[in-house]
Amino acid sequence: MSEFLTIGEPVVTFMSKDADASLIDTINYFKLLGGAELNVAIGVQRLGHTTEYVSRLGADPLGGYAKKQILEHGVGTTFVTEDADNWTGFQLKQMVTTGDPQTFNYRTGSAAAHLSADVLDDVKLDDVKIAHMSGIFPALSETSNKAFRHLMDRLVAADKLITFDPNLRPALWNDDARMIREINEFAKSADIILPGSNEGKILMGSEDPKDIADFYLNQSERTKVVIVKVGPAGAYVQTRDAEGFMVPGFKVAKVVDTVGAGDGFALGVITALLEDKSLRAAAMRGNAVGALQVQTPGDNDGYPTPAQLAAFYAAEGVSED
Ligand SMILES: Nc1ncnc2c1ncn2[C@@H]1O[C@H](COP(=O)(O)OP(=O)(O)O)[C@@H](O)[C@H]1O
Ligand SMILES: O=C(O)C(=O)C[C@H](O)[C@H](O)COP(=O)(O)O
Repeated sequence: MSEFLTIGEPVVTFMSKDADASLIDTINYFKLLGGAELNVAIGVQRLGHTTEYVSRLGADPLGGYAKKQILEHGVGTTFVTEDADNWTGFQLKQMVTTGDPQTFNYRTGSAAAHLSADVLDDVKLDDVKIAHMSGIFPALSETSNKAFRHLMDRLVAADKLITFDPNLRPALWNDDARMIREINEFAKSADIILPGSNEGKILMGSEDPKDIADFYLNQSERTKVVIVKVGPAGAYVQTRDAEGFMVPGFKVAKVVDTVGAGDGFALGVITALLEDKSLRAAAMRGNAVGALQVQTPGDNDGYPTPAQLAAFYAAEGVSED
């Protein structure tokens, strides 16, 4: 078993080749593989740690593509099962020259939405040091919602370190009030919460990183750290017993695509903690991976190897500790 565990849906992404064209008019697409939790697993593996990914794929060409890619990235597939009756989810994504791209999901009733709680009892947790949970998987279906809760309960019972990214996807939840209620409830089981400041506005009514951190630290004894992502400005780190602090982001020459930056941030934090680095160093690595990712078109192609991360730090004239 591996140091890192996550559960989620791989999302085959068709990204428009025509910058700023509407998805209605685009006819040429790149085919990429994304999926928030898989992005994190790919990046954790690329930085030299062992990973295991729990998921379910359709027995279709997109499922075959996803499986091939996951194997090529070296992410553990012991718990990636095949579903003969349901297809693999996919997404259309714009290419934009400014701002966030529009995405359109075709994943209702997907294979991953049929991943049920019973298969999770086979997942061995003994060697897991960090489990990463995101708010996307429980939004897929009632079945995935139950499965997510079951894994979360097992992780809490085994006293594993849990990171949680709210990853708000209102289009998947179809019910904003339920999304807010459940995401904040899931956050109570997490040791480390990684919201974006824009998500704070929806989840607890403020974009102020300190308000967001206070909200999550106050709602659960278990939560020890909140790191709020504030886009290009970087991240704000707060623990229960010390003053919060900002860790500034890195300036990039050109933003190509912002998707995958939040997952990049998460994997930077997670790998630094697996290597016993400080919270400041972890947030700095999160910022570095986020900055590298926004400069590439795919959802996880900017995530660095250890050598690429070292080269980035050297070029920036900084070091982690
Ligand atoms: N334009 C950018 N330039 C440099 N770094 C960025 C940029 N956008 C995002 N990042 C980095 O990626 C991290 C996550 O991005 P953000 O957009 O805040 O997350 P999310 O996608 O979850 O909303 C940020 O905290 C920052 O470190
Ligand atoms: O939208 C979904 O459901 C996906 O899983 C596809 C993407 O790969 C992630 O959304 C990227 O997430 P960010 O790193 O927060 O930009």
